[in-house]
Amino acid sequence: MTDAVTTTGLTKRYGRRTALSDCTLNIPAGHVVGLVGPNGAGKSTLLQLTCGLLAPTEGRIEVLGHTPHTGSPRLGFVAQDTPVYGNLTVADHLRFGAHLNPGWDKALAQRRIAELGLDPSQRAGKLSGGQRAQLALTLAIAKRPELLLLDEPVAALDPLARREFLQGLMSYAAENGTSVVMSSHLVADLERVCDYLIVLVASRVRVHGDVDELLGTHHRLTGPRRDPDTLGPGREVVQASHTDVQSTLVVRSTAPVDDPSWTSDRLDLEDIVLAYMAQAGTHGRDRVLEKR
Ligand SMILES: Nc1ncnc2c1ncn2[C@@H]1O[C@H](COP(=O)(O)OP(=O)(O)OP(=O)(O)O)[C@@H](O)[C@H]1O
Repeated sequence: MTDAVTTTGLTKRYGRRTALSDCTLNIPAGHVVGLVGPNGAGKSTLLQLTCGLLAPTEGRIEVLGHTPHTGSPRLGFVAQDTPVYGNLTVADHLRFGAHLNPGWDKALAQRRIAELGLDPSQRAGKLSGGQRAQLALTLAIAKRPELLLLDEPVAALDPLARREFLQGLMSYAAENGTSVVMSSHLVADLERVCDYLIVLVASRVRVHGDVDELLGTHHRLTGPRRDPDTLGPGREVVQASHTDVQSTLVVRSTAPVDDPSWTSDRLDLEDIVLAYMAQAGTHGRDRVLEKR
């Protein structure tokens, strides 16, 4: 199966500011991918390169096997702040979508609007943040894209609206085999819906992979103080902290750590994300710590 997204040395600079640096990734199709990182990490830049809104400064990107271009019917993109046209009604948005997209699924769009309880004659500017997000998602999925790109789709939503939005998204993706890449600061949400994770910090990809694989290979080791380099090959120390007598390490390892002087604990996704962020010496972890 063609990868949803493949990048090689992908770099985007704005003048002297590097927004994305030497990003090499391949995201297999058919996944719901969480893209996480602190403010300014480069998440929106990566999503905009993926949908063809931005061109790379260096490197290559292929999306569904081709160079991405805006307006592709194979891609659905919902930008940050879920932009809708305030003066147009919900029904106007659907007509607009149908006009612009040859593969528009009118029945799907109408069914979703009805299920969401949105009034077709309501102006989009009068909708709540959650309703606007749902309208923007409806416009994106009624294109029937193979890949859906969502830039912080739930940022403005309350916990209940977030849950409904993410449940709707998950069922849609599962029923239609749609690949999804979704940026968010809310790791707890991502843990619930994503099966693939990309951690981006300070313009660089720090880790990416299948969520189950990441959960299975990362451990917190606690034991008598020692040099992390003594752990042996095949064990990458992601984060280390020490007191006078004790060391605590976050380690990525495919082999079990069988030294009985270490206590080994499993980590959740948020622990793993935070360890990579700490490794990168980043600030601005507060929003990633945000819980439901
Ligand atoms: N149009 C632009 N011109 C100049 N610099 C930009 C532009 N867009 C983004 N940047 C810079 O590129 C870097 C990455 O920005 P980006 O918006 O991709 O981050 P992000 O991870 O999406 O952040 P956030 O979580 O705050 O939305 C930041 O340093 C930002 O200031």
